[in-house]
Amino acid sequence: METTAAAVVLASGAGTRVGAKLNKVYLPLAGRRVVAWSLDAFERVPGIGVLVLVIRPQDRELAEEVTGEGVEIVYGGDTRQASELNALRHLAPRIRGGRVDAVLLHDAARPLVHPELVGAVLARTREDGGAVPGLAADDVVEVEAGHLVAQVPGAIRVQTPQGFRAGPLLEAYEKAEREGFVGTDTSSCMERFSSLPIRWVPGAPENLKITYPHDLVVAERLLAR
Ligand SMILES: C[C@](O)(CO)[C@H](O)COP(=O)(O)O
Repeated sequence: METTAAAVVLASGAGTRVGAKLNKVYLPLAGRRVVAWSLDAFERVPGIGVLVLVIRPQDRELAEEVTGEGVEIVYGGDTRQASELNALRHLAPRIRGGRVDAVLLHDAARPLVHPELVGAVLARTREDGGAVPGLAADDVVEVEAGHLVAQVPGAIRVQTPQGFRAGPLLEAYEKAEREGFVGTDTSSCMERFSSLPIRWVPGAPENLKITYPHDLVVAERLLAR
């Protein structure tokens, strides 16, 4: 039996801050749709044998336009946490059967992720249990009642893909659902519901998340290089 890693690309948010009528992950970017760039990065990592795209039902046609044969489509839920859980339940038979040993969860809206970063997160996940890419944020300062009070040493700006050993990840998400927890990202749930160590992997400055219109302009320029 061959064991592989799975990647889950999250595309089920509304993405309203970008101000487009279309879900931002299907907007055109340097000749393709945003999400196509993210999927392509994972397809180029040999250790990733399963690729899941989490979508909104109303985006099905668009999703099918950007996915090839190998991409498995799953419907998301009302929150990021619920969408992640749907994807993990979809993978559950393969996780419990030992065919999927690690899962990497990624924002579809981070189209500039590089296969090398995916590979680094996967390697660290397999070695330590959990891995999150991030950029050192040495300009972060705590503010209280409008006053700067202290620098925040050691802070990082968290990115995706975030990787975890598959069994503990599924277990943590099932537990979180029973307790009604809704996290902001995968690591926030794992910090609370799992004892896996979560290691920092240096992220990439260009691995930006498309949130506002200007992010599209920057991403287009970077991809054109
Ligand atoms: C996980 C994340 O990319 C970390 O920067 C970010 O929190 C995702 O935010 P979203 O609003 O769920 O897209």
